[in-house]
Amino acid sequence: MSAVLEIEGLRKTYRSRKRGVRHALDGFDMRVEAGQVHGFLGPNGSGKTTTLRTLLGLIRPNGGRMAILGQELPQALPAVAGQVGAIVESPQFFPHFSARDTLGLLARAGELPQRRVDEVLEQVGLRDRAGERVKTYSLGMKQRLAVASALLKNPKLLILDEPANGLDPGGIREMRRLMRELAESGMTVVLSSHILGEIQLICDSVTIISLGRRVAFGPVEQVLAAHSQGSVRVRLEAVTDLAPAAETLTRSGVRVAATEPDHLMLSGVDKPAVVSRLLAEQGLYVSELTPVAVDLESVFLELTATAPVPGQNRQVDQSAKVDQTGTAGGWGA
Ligand SMILES: Nc1ncnc2c1ncn2[C@@H]1O[C@H](COP(=O)(O)OP(=O)(O)OP(=O)(O)O)[C@@H](O)[C@H]1O
Repeated sequence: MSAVLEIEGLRKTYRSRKRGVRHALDGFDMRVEAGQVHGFLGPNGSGKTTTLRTLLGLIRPNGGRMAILGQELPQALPAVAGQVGAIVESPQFFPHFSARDTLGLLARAGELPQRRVDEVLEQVGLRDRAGERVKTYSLGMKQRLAVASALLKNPKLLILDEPANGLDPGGIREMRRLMRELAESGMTVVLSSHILGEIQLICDSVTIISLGRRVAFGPVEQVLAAHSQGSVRVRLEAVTDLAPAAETLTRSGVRVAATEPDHLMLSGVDKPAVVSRLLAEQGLYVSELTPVAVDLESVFLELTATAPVPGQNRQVDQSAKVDQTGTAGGWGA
């Protein structure tokens, strides 16, 4: 498979007198193969927008390399720009224009055939409201218009930041169908989203970023399989024993991936019997110990160390540094 998008060792450092030096991207890698729907995931402040803005030539990186369709950026940006459609920050539209006028204007500016306007209106489901003014549109309808504007030039690579934002469940399902259709027609789609269940349903592959570094990548099933191994759910006879149990296990080197109200999720457990022994030694008795298949949300929370902890309000950018051993480099590819 050929890569449509390649990023290697990308670095971006912000410096300010007040906040000092901040490594928004700290040697970040990403690779997206042709014809894939690829999920780009990371917690708030992890570097997603910085990556996408750097790719589009809006931010100058401090190091690393990037290529789109085999052409090195930023030098080749003018040559590849016509083949990349992107919505990275919510675009502003003239409120008194209709969707059809807006897209017509964009098509003329981009020297694209006017027939594309009706084609993309149909694709994003705005056909019947295309003549109404944008200011009368809901958030979800504006989101559809944004996607339509990115589709106008029939790009080879489509980059969408939070495309499901503001969409109702039906709209999310339609967006999912549209992404699949686009990929089937040969387009490569990169989606950043916080709706992890959606990403798991739509995407062929994912990249997870945390603190400016890639912490996982590869086909969705492979990322899930790598993390399902050794994932165990533990219930205790008394719910009040969960917190001391989490503490005991962590002290003994067992990874507690999440503390839920009525159970613990552990990862990397080779011998479940060790868990019950460790707990019993402390007078904590297990009522259930079950191997489980994890979902993308659990993997995300574990790798980015952003799972909620009872009694704590986790602060943005202060997530624990992710253990790089065994995770850096990722799986699959
Ligand atoms: N212009 C800037 N000056 C200083 N720091 C910045 C600037 N832009 C971004 N940052 C910092 O870089 C880090 C990465 O930000 P970025 O916007 O790329 O995150 P993100 O993953 O897109 O987050 P979100 O999911 O909240 O949109 C954050 O710590 C942010 O505060």
